[in-house]
Amino acid sequence: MIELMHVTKNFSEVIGVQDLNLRIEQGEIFGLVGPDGAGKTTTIRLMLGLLKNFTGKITVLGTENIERIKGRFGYVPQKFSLYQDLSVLENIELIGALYGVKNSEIQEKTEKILTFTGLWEFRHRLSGNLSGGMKQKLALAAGLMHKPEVFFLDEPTTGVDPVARREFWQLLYELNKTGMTIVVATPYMDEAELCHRVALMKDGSLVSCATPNQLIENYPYKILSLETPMKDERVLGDLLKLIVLDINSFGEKYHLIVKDDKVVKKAIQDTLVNHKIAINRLEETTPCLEDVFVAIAHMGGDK
Ligand SMILES: Nc1ncnc2c1ncn2[C@@H]1O[C@H](COP(=O)(O)OP(=O)(O)OP(=O)(O)O)[C@@H](O)[C@H]1O
Repeated sequence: MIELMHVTKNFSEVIGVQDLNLRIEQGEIFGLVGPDGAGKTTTIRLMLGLLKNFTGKITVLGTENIERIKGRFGYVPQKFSLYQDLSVLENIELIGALYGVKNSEIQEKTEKILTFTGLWEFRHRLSGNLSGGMKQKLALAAGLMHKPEVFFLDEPTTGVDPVARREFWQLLYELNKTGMTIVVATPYMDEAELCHRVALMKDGSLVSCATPNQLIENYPYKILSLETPMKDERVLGDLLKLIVLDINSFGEKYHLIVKDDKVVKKAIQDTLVNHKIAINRLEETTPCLEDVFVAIAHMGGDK
């Protein structure tokens, strides 16, 4: 459905993406995951045919002539790009007209899509007055007016609260059930876990591409989950000097990344006891995608 072969795109001296090889299958929810500057937006814009002067080959829906098939895409860009001084309804009707939806169909389609996205009751509100989550739903609604086969979404939930994010993903799942292929860029690991497959990107390169479960299974280290009220950075430093490869902290919870959990566990216990630090919990736990990503980002990964 979408294939990138050895694609490199530079912006003057800056690398956008480098020697990127990707294959996205029809019907997938495919995640482009990585920190700011990883190359996610560049990848999406290349697939949309919006960037020229790249090397390599890009095929979308069976053609390299992406210009010709643009009408089969939906796109939610990173920045809200609809008219803030038009109402929800006016924006959607305008988009419908721009996409050439027949006048006789616009009304029915608008109602259906705004109902689907939960925006019907807000249809008379100015778009500029919507909450962040509603704005993103409106951008999604706009992208649906011409029934796309592939929907590209660039960090669609950035800055949106957790409940609205969950609702937004529910909509993506509903759309995917109808057979729509979804390509979504996200910096959030919890969203990456919702994708069928993810491409982990860093500095313009693909670091790993697999299902979330495969990425977790291939994780080469052990994780010890430590729960402690300690706040002392020096203790963390001592742990790191010991045998711990890295520490991811989640409030009072720490994920200690180690090579061998049994030997290390004892050494960690001893260190904390020496520092008179309480241990509420210290046991092996399965890594989450965030651990995988941090390992890849900090330790060179499994290139
Ligand atoms: N039009 C441009 N001109 C110059 N440099 C660019 C341009 N677009 C992207 N870049 C650079 O290319 C690299 C990849 O950027 P890109 O926007 O694709 O990353 P990203 O993963 O989407 O990050 P973000 O979440 O910050 O958008 C960055 O170093 C960025 O500064």
